[in-house]
Amino acid sequence: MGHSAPVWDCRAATEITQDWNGIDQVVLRNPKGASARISLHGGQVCSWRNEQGEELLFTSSKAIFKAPKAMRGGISICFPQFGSCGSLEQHGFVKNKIWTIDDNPPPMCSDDIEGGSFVDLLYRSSEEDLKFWPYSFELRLRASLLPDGDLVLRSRIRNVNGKPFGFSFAYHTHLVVSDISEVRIEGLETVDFLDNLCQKERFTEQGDAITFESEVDRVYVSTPNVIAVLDHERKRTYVIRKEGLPDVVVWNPWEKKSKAMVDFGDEEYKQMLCVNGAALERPITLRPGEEWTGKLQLTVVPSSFSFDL
Ligand SMILES: O=P(O)(O)OC[C@H]1O[C@H](O)[C@H](O)[C@@H](O)[C@@H]1O
Repeated sequence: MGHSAPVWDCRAATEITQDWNGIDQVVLRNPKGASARISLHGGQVCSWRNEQGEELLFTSSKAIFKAPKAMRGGISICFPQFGSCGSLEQHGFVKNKIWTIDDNPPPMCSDDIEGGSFVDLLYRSSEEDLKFWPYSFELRLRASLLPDGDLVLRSRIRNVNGKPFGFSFAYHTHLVVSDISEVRIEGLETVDFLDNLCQKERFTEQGDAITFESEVDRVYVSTPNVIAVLDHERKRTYVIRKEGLPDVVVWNPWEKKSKAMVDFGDEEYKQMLCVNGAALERPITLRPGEEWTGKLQLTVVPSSFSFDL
């Protein structure tokens, strides 16, 4: 009798659990023990762990896990607005809505299929939404955990409306860092940024790398598609790869702002860094029937690993 190699069953590697509000969460696992957890509340990625079980995404210890508010942490989907640049609620409304699992998503082209275990989520604009944002859309998210532990998020937004609409989009990504003072971001050198702390004034990044010694809230525009966040103390690097997302928001609230945030511990700014792949400076316009795709891939490598930015 021949021996067959064990086959990893991607379907069996996907489990549905519930959070303490009774909202479904999808848990993805890979053969080496890495995992990711995605909530139907906003399509938010609540957890991403490596094969040693270490959490790679920050969640505030004071996060409010109460519907309808998205919790502070993980990766939330900001659409059709990021921040307060528009008439809608901060970061748009889909992060506060209940999405569904999409068992039969429209096919992706073969180049867009990463493999691994994945889930497809869907949010369709509701009658209620149309009252304050009068455009019908379908927002799909495929969250994949690859065999090597990478997390890939691919969003597709389709205009199912009779008229064009414009939007901004961001993956609001909270990374866990050992100590923000020991962290540097590479890949944004010489890139222009809009400084949210100076009325969005435009500057050009002058340093070899971005380091942190006070509050930072910037939108780097038209950036390269690969950026690295180096955590010296923990001797590891997050590599952020993106497609369809020209801009990057870098945010750390530092001490004073942290104290003013009710759902954030006073000292937690030391362990958190937001680096958000985004489309902000030039909003995306979709005509009826058109679709936009944005992709984010997160990898963690040891600091000694060399890669090209
Ligand atoms: O407090 P939130 O609404 O979650 O926003 C948190 C932060 O998000 C982004 O990074 C913005 O650039 C910041 O200006 C904002 O303070």
